Amino acid sequence: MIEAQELACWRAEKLVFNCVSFAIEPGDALLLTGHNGAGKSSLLRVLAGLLPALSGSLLWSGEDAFADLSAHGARLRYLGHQDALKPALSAAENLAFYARLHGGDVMAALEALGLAALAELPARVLSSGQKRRLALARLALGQAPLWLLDEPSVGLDAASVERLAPLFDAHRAAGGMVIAATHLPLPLPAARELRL
Ligand SMILES: Nc1ncnc2c1ncn2[C@@H]1O[C@H](COP(=O)(O)OP(=O)(O)OP(=O)(O)O)[C@@H](O)[C@H]1O
Repeated sequence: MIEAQELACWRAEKLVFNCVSFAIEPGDALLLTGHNGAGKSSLLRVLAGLLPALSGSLLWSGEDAFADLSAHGARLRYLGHQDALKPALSAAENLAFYARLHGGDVMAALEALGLAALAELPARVLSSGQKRRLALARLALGQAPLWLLDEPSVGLDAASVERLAPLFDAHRAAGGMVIAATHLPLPLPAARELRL
C-alpha cells in the first residue's frame, strides 16, 4: 500500500499544494485532476522522488518511500509530459534501451500499442500520437508496481486511448497501481479522483 501524508510542494516561491493525503492499494487507480498549474505534474514528480516535498511523507508498505531513492525508482514507471525518445533511434531501438533497464519483450510491447509495423522507423518521423504510444509502450515492458502517468492520453485518438484499457487492466489485475494526472477520461474503471 502507498500512503501520502500531508504532502506540500513549494515551487517558484509559491506553495503549489498543501496537505495532500491519500492511500492506494494494489489494483487501485487514482486520477489527479485540477486546473492548469494546480500542481498535478509537481505531485507526480514528488511521488516519483524527482522533486523533494516541502513537507509530508510518502509511505510504501508503512516505510518511508524516499529513504532509498534508487529502490523507490525501481518500483515505479514515470511517464512525464515529454516522450523521452531518441529521434535517431528506431521505435524498436528506443524500447530496447528501456528493456535493457527493466526487462521485457520489445516486439510484444510494440504490438500492445499497435506499433509493430513501425518498429524500424526512426522515432523522429513518427507522428505525435505515435510518439506518445511509443512512450506508453515502455509500460508494457518489465513489471513495476506503481505507474505514475502525466497526461498519458494527450495526442491519442479514441482507438489508441481504448488500446490502453487492456494494458491498465492487466497491470491492475496483477496488483499494480496507477496514479495519472489527466484532463481527459482514461479507461481506468472505478478510479478514484483527487482534485488539486
Ligand atoms: N520547473 C519549475 N520551476 C518553477 N516553477 C514550476 C516549475 N514547474 C512547474 N512550476 C510551477 O508549479 C505550478 C504547478 O505546475 P504543474 O506543472 O505541477 O501544474 P499542473 O497541474 O500539472 O498543470 P497543467 O494542467 O497545466 O499540466 C505552476 O504554477 C508552475 O508554474
